Amino acid sequence: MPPLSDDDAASTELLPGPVRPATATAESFALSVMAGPDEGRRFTVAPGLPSRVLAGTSPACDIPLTDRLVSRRHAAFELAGARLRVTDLGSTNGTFVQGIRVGDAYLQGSELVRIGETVLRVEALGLTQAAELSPAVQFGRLLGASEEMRRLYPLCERLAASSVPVVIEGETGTGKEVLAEALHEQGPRAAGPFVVFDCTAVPPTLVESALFGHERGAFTGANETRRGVFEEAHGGTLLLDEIGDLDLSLQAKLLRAIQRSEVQRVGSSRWIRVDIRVLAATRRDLEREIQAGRFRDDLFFRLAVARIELPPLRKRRGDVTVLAHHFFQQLAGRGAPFPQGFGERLEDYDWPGNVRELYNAVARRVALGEAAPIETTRAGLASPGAPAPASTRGGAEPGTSGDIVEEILALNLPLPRARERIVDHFERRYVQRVLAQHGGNVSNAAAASGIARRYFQILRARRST
Ligand SMILES: Nc1ncnc2c1ncn2[C@@H]1O[C@H](COP(=O)(O)OP(=O)(O)OP(=O)(O)O)[C@@H](O)[C@H]1O
Repeated sequence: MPPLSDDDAASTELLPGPVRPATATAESFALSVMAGPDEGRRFTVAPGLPSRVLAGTSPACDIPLTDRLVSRRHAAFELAGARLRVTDLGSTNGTFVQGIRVGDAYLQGSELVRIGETVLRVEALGLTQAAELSPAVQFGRLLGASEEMRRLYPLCERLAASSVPVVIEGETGTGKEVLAEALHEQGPRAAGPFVVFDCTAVPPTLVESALFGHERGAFTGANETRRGVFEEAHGGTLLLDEIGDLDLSLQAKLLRAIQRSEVQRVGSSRWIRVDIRVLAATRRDLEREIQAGRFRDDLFFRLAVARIELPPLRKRRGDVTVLAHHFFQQLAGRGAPFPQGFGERLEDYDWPGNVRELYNAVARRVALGEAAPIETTRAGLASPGAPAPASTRGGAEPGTSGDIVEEILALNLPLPRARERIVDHFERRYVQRVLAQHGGNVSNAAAASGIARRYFQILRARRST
């Protein structure tokens, strides 16, 4: 999509409904160590950031433990409505709730959680004042009037003013890049360059030279000296997108470059000084990547001085309508009447592809008018004015229908639309199968499919709709 202009993003008059007052309350919990080497210590999980509180033996954990049977990053605790969610982070010795080993579990208070020899008693503390809630409905070009987003804005403002590295986490299409750009533009480096490097976009063998540059003749094909993205971002901000996909061997070099604020071009022994702010974005859970040995924890500490987790669109109450209005005005022209009932239909969908998918849905509506299909709940695909087929987007699931081709033919769609549905259906089946064959490993599945991981992820996101 075209980038949003400040002018567009600032169109708050388009936002339907009043903005709620800047206060909110939420449940908080205490975790008291009842047994183990840290007995007697007590920690609180209260509303606010970070959204996840980690327990483990790494000094970087919010609940640092000295129990040798506890993994470096053992378990995460996060507030989930009125409950506390505990998630095992792939620990060696497991996480137990009331004696039962769990992958993740929702707690209400009064439970005992055991990790290693450490026993934590969970206690609900009742409602407390939640994190500061901004009255703003956007941060730079990042739009959102939901409580979930407005809770982030004060932190974003503080981080924009500083130069600390930030890790931005969130599902695909949640706006990680938009946020990174906003942090740059609202900060003291705004006059400098904003450079985005996507760690999945170049073959692993070329990543080092893309990051740090190379000298002429450094390798076959290096016909001229080139600067890397570190040098290009000098005086500004470098966003390392999909950092979780960076090869382990390069992570050490990246860490060194960030620590020293110097880079060495491939084929050169000279160090070049760079003055950059580093931001990193990831769709992956870096804690799990560290636990699995795929991501260096020293690099993580260096990058995650601050962390912002962008919530998925399905958790941002009211934002679908807000964003849909914004995109509609942007695409159809200011003053174009927003179609009746369109917002409600859009709200009734999970948006696995998040804001990017919503934008596409609005763009289809603007281009095709009433004839545009829109996403609905998982129960089925509704096309305004047309009967819905018996299954999800792209056609029926195997086993729930007869011949998919016959079913789509029966809809009497124009050829391009019918073809699109068949292809959608096929791609979903294909992705399911290849993922299963590779034990859910997306990188391997993408490689086996002969397509870029990024594209595979897009197909995968569609698969779950
Ligand atoms: N809050 C938002 N306000 C306005 N536009 C948004 C917002 N979030 C996302 N977008 C738009 O949605 C699209 C996807 O955003 P972006 O590329 O920042 O997502 P991402 O999280 O970095 O995705 P990926 O992980 O796939 O790279 C962009 O076109 C962006 O302009």
